[in-house]
Amino acid sequence: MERKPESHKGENGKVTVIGGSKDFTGAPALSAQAALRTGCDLAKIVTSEEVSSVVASYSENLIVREYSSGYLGLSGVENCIDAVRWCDVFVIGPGLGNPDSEAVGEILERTNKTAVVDADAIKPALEADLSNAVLTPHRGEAELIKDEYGSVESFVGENEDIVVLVNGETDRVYSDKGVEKVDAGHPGMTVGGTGDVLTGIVASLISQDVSKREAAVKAAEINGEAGEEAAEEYGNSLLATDIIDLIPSVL
Ligand SMILES: NC(=O)C1=CN([C@@H]2O[C@H](COP(=O)(O)OP(=O)(O)OC[C@H]3O[C@@H](n4cnc5c(N)ncnc54)[C@H](O)[C@@H]3O)[C@@H](O)[C@H]2O)[C@@H](O)CC1
Ligand SMILES: Nc1ncnc2c1ncn2[C@@H]1O[C@H](COP(=O)(O)OP(=O)(O)O)[C@@H](O)[C@H]1O
Ligand SMILES: [Mg+2]
Repeated sequence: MERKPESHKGENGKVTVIGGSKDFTGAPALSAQAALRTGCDLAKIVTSEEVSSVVASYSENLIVREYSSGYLGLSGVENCIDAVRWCDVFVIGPGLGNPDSEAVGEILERTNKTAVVDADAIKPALEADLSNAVLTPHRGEAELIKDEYGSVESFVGENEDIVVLVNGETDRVYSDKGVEKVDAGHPGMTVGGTGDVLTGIVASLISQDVSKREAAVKAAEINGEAGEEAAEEYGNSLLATDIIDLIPSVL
């Protein structure tokens, strides 16, 4: 990915991650760090007041703001929308725990930036008027889509505005162009956090002007290949953070 010449802060992409809660502090930082390692300029995390210092303490590279105290609810929507206005593309879901469905829906409906929807935001997103989004469910979360729409294909249909990356042993990207398979990866990637990393890679690529469908395919490849490299050294002891560290060598 060639960087743009002569850029000011943020021209190579700004990613916002709306995630984290008192239940999960790692997930949003895994997503944001993966986004930075994939080459965007700035990553801003919006998380619960209770854990914002914990999340900020993981790295100087992170910009951390707060949505509200407790889980994400209607009182946190405005702060999230401010952070979405700031960015080129946003991730919503990793580590949110038990977010208010209406709040997630309002953030998705009131913003026009591309959303990468994962984890605890997937169910609320299916109840919202969703557009301009990449959903990154693992096989279990994809069951929610099948329950509502019969299949992922019928959920995506002809809608060129929605892409679904169902990830697991084999990743499949569903878009209006059909289904594309990505075989990279390693069983060690069942460790927690590898899906949070995936969301950061997808968002970072989109923030650098890669299309939603292409970003989903490339991210599955990058995440999988970095996982394979990590497994060469750690086997089934690999960690999601090892994958982040290996993104540059895969790129
Ligand atoms: N270090 C960290 O902070 C980590 C945080 N994580 C967070 O943990 C939370 C849960 O993530 P998990 O990957 O464990 O997700 P789960 O496996 O808990 O699934 C999430 C939701 O998807 C639905 N679901 C799952 N399997 C299903 C099935 N077979 N049929 C129907 N519905 C199903 C359920 O509603 C479930 O609550 C997320 O917010 C995630 O970001 C994890 O990614 C692990 C690492
Ligand atoms: N057996 C496997 N082989 C290869 N890749 C896998 C395997 N299991 C999971 N993955 C990858 O790991 C990630 C799992 O995502 P997810 O279950 O959401 O993790 P988490 O929510 O804990 O971050 C996906 O990127 C998927 O492609
Ligand atoms: Mg996940």
